[in-house]
Amino acid sequence: MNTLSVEGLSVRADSVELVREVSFDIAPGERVGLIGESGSGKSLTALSLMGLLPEGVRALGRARLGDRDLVGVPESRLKDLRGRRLSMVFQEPMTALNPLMRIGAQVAEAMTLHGTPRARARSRAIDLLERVRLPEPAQIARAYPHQLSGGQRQRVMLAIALANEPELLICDEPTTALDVTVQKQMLELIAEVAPALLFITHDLAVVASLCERVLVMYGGRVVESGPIREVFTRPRHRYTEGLLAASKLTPRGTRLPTIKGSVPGAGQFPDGCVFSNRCPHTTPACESAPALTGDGHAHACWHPAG
Ligand SMILES: Nc1ncnc2c1ncn2[C@@H]1O[C@H](COP(=O)(O)OP(=O)(O)OP(=O)(O)O)[C@@H](O)[C@H]1O
Repeated sequence: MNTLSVEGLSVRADSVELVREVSFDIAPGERVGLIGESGSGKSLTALSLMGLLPEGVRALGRARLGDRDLVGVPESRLKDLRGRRLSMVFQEPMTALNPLMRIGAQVAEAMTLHGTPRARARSRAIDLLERVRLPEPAQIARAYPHQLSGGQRQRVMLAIALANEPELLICDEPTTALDVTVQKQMLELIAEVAPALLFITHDLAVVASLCERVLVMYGGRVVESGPIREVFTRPRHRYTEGLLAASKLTPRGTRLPTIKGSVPGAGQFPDGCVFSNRCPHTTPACESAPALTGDGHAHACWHPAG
């Protein structure tokens, strides 16, 4: 087992910096939450570790799992690491599963791709379905994705992610689409099986129950990090305070709102303005945003509240 070490990771699309100088470590066995409002760069951070960034978006900086580089290496090398040394579970299993292929064959394929002989992969697939607590695993193995419930499909994705016994599991809101009871069972399972975990969510309660440490992202940066108890009881960043306040008011799973306040490097917001990184740049206030942030970074901008 190896430590994931991320140092000065940035993600760019053309000249726009979407993730800026993110650094963190995850030791073997550690469970780390990554929270932040929509658009703050959580998914791009995860995808850059997996080498799965969309076309036209590239990662810079350093990320290593043990002695293996994850950023700036050829796709052929990443293909070998992905699904073997590190795996990812996404929010929507239906888009990740092949609708025309039986479940058992899909779990087995994750292993044959990395060199496991077919017969062994087939029998291990049943063991894995059992490990993620699917009832009647042999029957599930013969089913097609549409014959399973959302919660069952997400367990299949977890089985696929675990198939080659990775050192790190990355989960990007894997339970958001599930109902509360199913969500709870899935989280317990993830906590039990993850060798080391980076867990992306909007839900502070989930982070608090699952993780030992948390990273808070805002406007593409990690603005705060530390042990859960420390960050949640003594938040140092204004945005984290906002997240905590919002979590008491908003129902589970809802998107966290933008907050009034300041953004690192940009000083205080003008009165009556909020910060948003999904702003369409239609108001006069927004047009002056690059000047306000002082670095020509038009991705994040101000706009009048309301
Ligand atoms: N292919 C792309 N090209 C340009 N910009 C992109 C691309 N993909 C994402 N972005 C932008 O990068 C920013 C960060 O996106 P990311 O998906 O990492 O956010 P997130 O924190 O995961 O949000 P959510 O919680 O909604 O999934 C967003 O402003 C998004 O619009």
